[in-house]
Amino acid sequence: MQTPRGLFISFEGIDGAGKSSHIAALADAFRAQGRTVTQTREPGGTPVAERLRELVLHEDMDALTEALLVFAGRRDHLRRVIEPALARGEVVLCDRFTDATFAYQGAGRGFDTGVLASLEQWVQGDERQPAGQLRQPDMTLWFELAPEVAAQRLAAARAPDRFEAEPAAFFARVHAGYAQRAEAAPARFVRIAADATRHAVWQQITAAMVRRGWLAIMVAAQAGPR
Ligand SMILES: Nc1ncnc2c1ncn2[C@@H]1O[C@H](COP(=O)(O)OP(=O)(O)O)[C@@H](O)[C@H]1O
Ligand SMILES: Cc1cn([C@H]2C[C@H](O)[C@@H](COP(=O)(O)OP(=O)(O)O)O2)c(=O)[nH]c1=O
Repeated sequence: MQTPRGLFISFEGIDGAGKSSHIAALADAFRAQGRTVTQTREPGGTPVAERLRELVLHEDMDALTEALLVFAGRRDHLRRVIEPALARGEVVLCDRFTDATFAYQGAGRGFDTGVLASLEQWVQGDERQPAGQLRQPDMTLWFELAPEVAAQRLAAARAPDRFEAEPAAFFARVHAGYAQRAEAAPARFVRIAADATRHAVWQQITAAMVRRGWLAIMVAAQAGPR
């Protein structure tokens, strides 16, 4: 049988936007269609990158250190997990990728996006990519939610990490950072109106997959967040 083309889908949004349960549901839907799915996350996804994640989420550091650590983890993650899975024709569902670095370290912390762009080149533009191209997701689902609503959801959900403890103004900047990335890459970004019921959010996600011909309508209708 012919190997299907690998698919790389990332999920983005401010903390509390509601990504987590939908990633698992989408993984189930792709599996129901016979695809092999690698479900992963950033920072993290490999033993090295998971150790870096612990540092980034819990230790005090400046924005350049954060950026270097998330890109170091990303490099390891790409080489060990993402690229091999795509080469095997799998579906890679990744909870956050480089857009998060531009949104959190760039817009949120106010760090130089020119430096982030050159780290992006180093990490995502190596010898395995066609000349001048960077590895980017085939699609990025941006869960768009007002920071106040996300904060209310999080307050009820879990103890905050270093980012989740940031004030509303930080998340307003992160939100603006995502908006800028979405505007710069309209073919890749799909905006999900996340201020809706789980079912309505799920319908937007599956509609985007069906439009691209990645998921059959029947499979999409039968799956959903648990
Ligand atoms: N559509 C929704 N409506 C209301 N609450 C939601 C919705 N989606 C998720 N939640 C809740 O909001 C909180 C944050 O969701 P989560 O999926 O952990 O967000 P993220 O992974 O984007 O940080 C959780 O308590 C979750 O149960
Ligand atoms: C990938 C990435 C995440 N982050 C931040 C955003 C999130 O607050 C945090 C972890 O993301 P996430 O996995 O969404 O957290 P949780 O498991 O609590 O849902 O890391 C960055 O600051 N830069 C990055 O490049």
